[in-house]
Amino acid sequence: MTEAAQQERADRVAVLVPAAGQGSRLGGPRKQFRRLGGRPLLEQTLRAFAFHPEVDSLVVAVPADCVARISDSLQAAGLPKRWQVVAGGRTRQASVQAALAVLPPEIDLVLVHDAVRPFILPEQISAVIEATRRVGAAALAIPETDTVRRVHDHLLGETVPRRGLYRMQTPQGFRRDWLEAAHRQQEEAATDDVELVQRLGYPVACVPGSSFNFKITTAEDWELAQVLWPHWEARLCHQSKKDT
Ligand SMILES: Nc1ccn([C@@H]2O[C@H](COP(=O)(O)OP(=O)(O)OP(=O)(O)O)[C@@H](O)[C@H]2O)c(=O)n1
Ligand SMILES: C[C@](O)(CO)[C@H](O)COP(=O)(O)O
Repeated sequence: MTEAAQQERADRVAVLVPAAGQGSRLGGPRKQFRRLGGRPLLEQTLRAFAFHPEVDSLVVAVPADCVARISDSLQAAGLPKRWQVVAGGRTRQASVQAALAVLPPEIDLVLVHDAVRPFILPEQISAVIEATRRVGAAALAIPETDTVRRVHDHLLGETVPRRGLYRMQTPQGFRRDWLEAAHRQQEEAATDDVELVQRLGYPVACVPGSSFNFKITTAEDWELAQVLWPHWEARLCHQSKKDT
């Protein structure tokens, strides 16, 4: 984006990164602080957003006992945007809410992105921002490609028709006032922010995601991430050379 276009842009974008989970399905040390390609996973994910020209600031929610340490390490990392670190909550939803509570006043659009999805491309971030500006809310998703079936007592049960089924990813983008209103109504927990916003009746645009943008959840995901990272860095490097 040119400097002139940036100045013309009326709205300011912040990214909230929930990073306060325990990583219990993966086990071992908390996954968001393990090293991937020479840096902590959290930092790799933050860099994708911090170096994006349309992102103005970042808020990261980490476990309460890590706030000071992570603040120091992000300071040392020299991220080029304004950032804040806050204590997260017991659930992902509570962590997003904690980050939302300290959002700078000038912010109009908010992206929420899992700390454990490092394979995110700049053009996907741009696409979510663009659709959020247009519709008010938007999220990456990919169509389900496997046959989906319920399992009862270790036996395969009924097939769930997969036509029209999509797997939700992040970033998920929202007008700030929609996301704040959604987090004020707290009756039932939700596994993502889209669901909270949909409960208020707001539309959410579907933006094509990618299989690369998987959430590192299990030991297999971690192994896959280690294998993929060198290829990913080379791809980003090649792309940025082409763009300059
Ligand atoms: N109380 C929580 C729980 C999760 N997260 C964050 O939400 C994202 C997606 O969560 P998930 O992959 O489920 O991470 P964990 O909760 O750490 O994993 P697990 O459920 O296996 O413990 C992660 O970046 C995680 O750190 C968070 O900020 N606060
Ligand atoms: C937000 C999310 O990544 C969209 O797929 C997902 O719902 C997070 O789920 P988790 O159980 O907190 O990992």
